[in-house]
Amino acid sequence: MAKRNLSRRQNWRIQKIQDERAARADRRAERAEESLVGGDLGSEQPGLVIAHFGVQVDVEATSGELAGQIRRCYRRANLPALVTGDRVVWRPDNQQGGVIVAQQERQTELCRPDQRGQLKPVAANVDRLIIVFAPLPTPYTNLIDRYLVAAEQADIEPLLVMNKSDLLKTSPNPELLQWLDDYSRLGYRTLLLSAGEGDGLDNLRAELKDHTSVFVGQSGVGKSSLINALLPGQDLRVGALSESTGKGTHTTTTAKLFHFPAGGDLIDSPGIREFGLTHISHDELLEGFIEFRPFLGHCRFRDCQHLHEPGCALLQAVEAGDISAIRMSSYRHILSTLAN
Ligand SMILES: Nc1nc2c(ncn2[C@@H]2O[C@H](COP(=O)(O)OP(=O)(O)OP(=O)(O)O)[C@@H](O)[C@H]2O)c(=O)[nH]1
Ligand SMILES: [Zn+2]
Repeated sequence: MAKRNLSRRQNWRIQKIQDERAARADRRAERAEESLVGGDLGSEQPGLVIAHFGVQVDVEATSGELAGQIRRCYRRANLPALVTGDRVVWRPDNQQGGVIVAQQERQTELCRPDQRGQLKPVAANVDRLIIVFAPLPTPYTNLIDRYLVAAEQADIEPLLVMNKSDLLKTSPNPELLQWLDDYSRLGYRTLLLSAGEGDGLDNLRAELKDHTSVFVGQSGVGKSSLINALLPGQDLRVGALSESTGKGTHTTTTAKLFHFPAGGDLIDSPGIREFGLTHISHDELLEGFIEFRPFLGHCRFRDCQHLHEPGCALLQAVEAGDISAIRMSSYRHILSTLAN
């Protein structure tokens, strides 16, 4: 009890500090705008948030004579917090900065729990989740399915990329290829390629074009290698950017947006690479297994848990071969790990 009170008090204090910091930022944005009245602020124009530093964001001008320029901007007091990938309307000032005056509606949101366990958006308008895996380290079906459920929940189209195809030349693995094929028969896009040897990278470039993507996957599968191959010469040391506040400097990890030379954008940060299942309900989990959808609502019992109940439409579909036993057991495993 005492412990809980303490942590509630701590949470309250953290929240208070954050609120005060946001209020200070709002005042600064207002002052920036006020001190520039009388035409010193340029005209309203569209922009894209490409990095986020607490109270300020870097905005890239997306059209007009400033197109391609990056400006560090404050946001107007009435605007909600912005994240990398947000599309905004902003006005340049005469000192290489600017003020954001409006936020465009988000198409998608990638969310993660913050230190207090509350879901917070970390990137906006991502429309491709690149799920990377490889023959080595050995993939866990379960992990891929978790990513797929998360993608379905966030309404972001997933792409399954099996990297290190070169390893299959020396140690063939028909089972793994069959597995990839099973996913593509479910309707998912899949690619087999090698970041190391450059095989199949053009297919990936074509998939990334016209999309805003994030890369996820377990450690060692080759996400950095792939990103480096696609973004030659970019400094990908994201995170650990310092932000100056009234009380000295504190470090934040920020997501950054990069443009692929062949088209399309990447949003990347260590936190985003860890994107996964957060708080989802039993129903959302079921919906996340796309081949289950036609059978949902057809069980004999309304509250069927699809474990061993008679008249379960999902179990019958497994029997009939319409749902694979592997995906069914993967669903059960994920269900057992969901917080109630
Ligand atoms: N054989 C082979 N090795 C590869 C390939 N791509 C990456 N690797 C190797 O796999 C290892 C891990 O690659 P990384 O790019 O660091 O993997 P990552 O997914 O970014 O790992 P984390 O940073 O830990 O998340 C490195 O030793 C790479 O050289 C490939 O196509 N073929
Ligand atoms: Zn059932």
